[in-house]
Amino acid sequence: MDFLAAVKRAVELRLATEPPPPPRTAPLVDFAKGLGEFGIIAEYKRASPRGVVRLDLPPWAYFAEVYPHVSAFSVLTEPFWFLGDYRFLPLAKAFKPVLMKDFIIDKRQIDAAYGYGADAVLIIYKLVGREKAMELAEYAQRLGLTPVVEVDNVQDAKEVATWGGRVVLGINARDLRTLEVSLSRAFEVAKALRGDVDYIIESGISKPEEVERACEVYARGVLVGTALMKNPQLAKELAHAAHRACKARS
Ligand SMILES: O=P(O)(O)OC[C@@H](O)[C@@H](O)c1c[nH]c2ccccc12
Repeated sequence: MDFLAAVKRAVELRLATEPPPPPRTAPLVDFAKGLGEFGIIAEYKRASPRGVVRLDLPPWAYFAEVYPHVSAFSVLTEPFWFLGDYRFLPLAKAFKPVLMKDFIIDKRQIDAAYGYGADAVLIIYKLVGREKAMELAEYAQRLGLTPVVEVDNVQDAKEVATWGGRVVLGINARDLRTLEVSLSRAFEVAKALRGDVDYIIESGISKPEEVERACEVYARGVLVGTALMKNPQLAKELAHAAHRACKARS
């Protein structure tokens, strides 16, 4: 069974046992607007299917150290492969707008994102397919959340780009089936969109020049997980690179 099929089955079992989310108390912000001209999105990711990323960095320590240099946080809530937790969402939200990263197949997970205070939710096109992705994206927008619809190829990106609304595309440099990373492929997908819609580049980013390249292909931001988990101080350097490169583009 491939990873996406395994995680989909795991989510179905999770949903059967998860308690209902708390009523929302956090203010709701426009996630895309919060990125500004170009934003760094720092991800709190303790593990992945490839293994442990970092377990000795509490979420509040990460968010407190990184928030001055980033526009938003992405928080993994998938509890098995990523050691995520819904309870990390309000901790991130105390500092910046928050994207909930999970394998969303059901509206109840979007209700959970809303209740725990997220401003955006990840919808993985390859996991749920076109119809379900559109249905989940519309539901998220009805709650005032921004759907970040994740694609990893030009064909799917061009399809999602026709949807309109407050959709942000997440161009993933990591193929979630093989887990291999290709930033050059992600930049090719971005170039095919030419800045006509809002998109961010995700995965495999660790260097200032990769942030500068994302600016050059008219992304609204980059999402960085592993590199910032291992070295939160990198956030300042990436933010400076973004400011330099994106100032040049406007
Ligand atoms: O750790 P990286 O290479 O910086 O990648 C971060 C993020 O893009 C990655 O965790 C991710 C992208 N799409 C996802 C979907 C589900 C879980 C995780 C992800």
